[in-house]
Amino acid sequence: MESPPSLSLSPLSISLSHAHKTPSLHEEQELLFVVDVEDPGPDEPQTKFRIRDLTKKSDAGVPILNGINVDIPKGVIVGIIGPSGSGKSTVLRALNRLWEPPSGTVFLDGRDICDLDVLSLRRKVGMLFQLPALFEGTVADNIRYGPQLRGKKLSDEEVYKLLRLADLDPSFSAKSGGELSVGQAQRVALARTLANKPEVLLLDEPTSALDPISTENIEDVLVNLKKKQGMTIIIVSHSIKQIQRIADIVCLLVEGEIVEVLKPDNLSEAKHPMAQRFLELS
Ligand SMILES: Nc1ncnc2c1ncn2[C@@H]1O[C@H](COP(=O)(O)OP(=O)(O)OP(=O)(O)O)[C@@H](O)[C@H]1O
Repeated sequence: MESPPSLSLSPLSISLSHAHKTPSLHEEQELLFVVDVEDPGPDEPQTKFRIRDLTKKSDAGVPILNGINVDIPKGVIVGIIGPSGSGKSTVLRALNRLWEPPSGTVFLDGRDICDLDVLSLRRKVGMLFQLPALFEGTVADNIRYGPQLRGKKLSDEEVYKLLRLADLDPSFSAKSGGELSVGQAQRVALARTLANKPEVLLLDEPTSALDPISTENIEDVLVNLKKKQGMTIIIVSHSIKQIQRIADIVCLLVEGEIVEVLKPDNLSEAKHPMAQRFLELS
């Protein structure tokens, strides 16, 4: 088996050192919450996800993923790009067990995700989709929902902090979902996901329905989550420009295979012919 693409890049050490050091009082005010990640220690690998031989076929036997092998480091933004139907969403959905791999393994912090309780996995690995689906009730009700399932009631102040983290004014907490624009609702969905203190965010085209200003707001929030919280973020996007703006690493998927792993400034170095063509036309 070929060794998987290595994704060790310098931004990793920068964001990790920020995420794991003890914050000063000033930084504590800046860090609206601290992600419950175990300090990896000097000898621990800094890999968040290790994906090995991940394959999937449709019910009719058509290959969807043809053996995905990749290591995703902690505390970076990874962009997944590729032609329509190449399997981007399918890879993303494997990482919090929205489907179970018939063959292949996904390790999170060294543990097979199939050995983890699925609800705690999904708390650690939050996901946002293209269109936000808010529950009935107020924005605050939405944000409180996840912690409430575990018997924790968030205070008003905690709700406000999460709203600020998602770049929304605290006054939004009393609004109902129907009063919000899609961009605002997407940020509420993000705050709701963050209420579970995830270590990883999976984002499936989270800004494709948003205007450029809302898109920029979400991108800023994501970059801050990486820098200030040390969060690992994996984003599928059809916008190469977006990926170049925010990602540290780009995985290029073609026909169910990762054919290139590149830094965002080096996409022109892609060698795979279909990857080159895709990038030329994008
Ligand atoms: N449950 C399923 N059953 C059958 N085929 C599926 C299933 N899920 C996905 N597929 C097929 O797998 C392929 C990959 O789908 P996927 O949504 O992962 O691609 P994608 O790269 O995210 O596409 P897009 O950019 O258009 O969103 C597509 O051909 C799709 O039709």
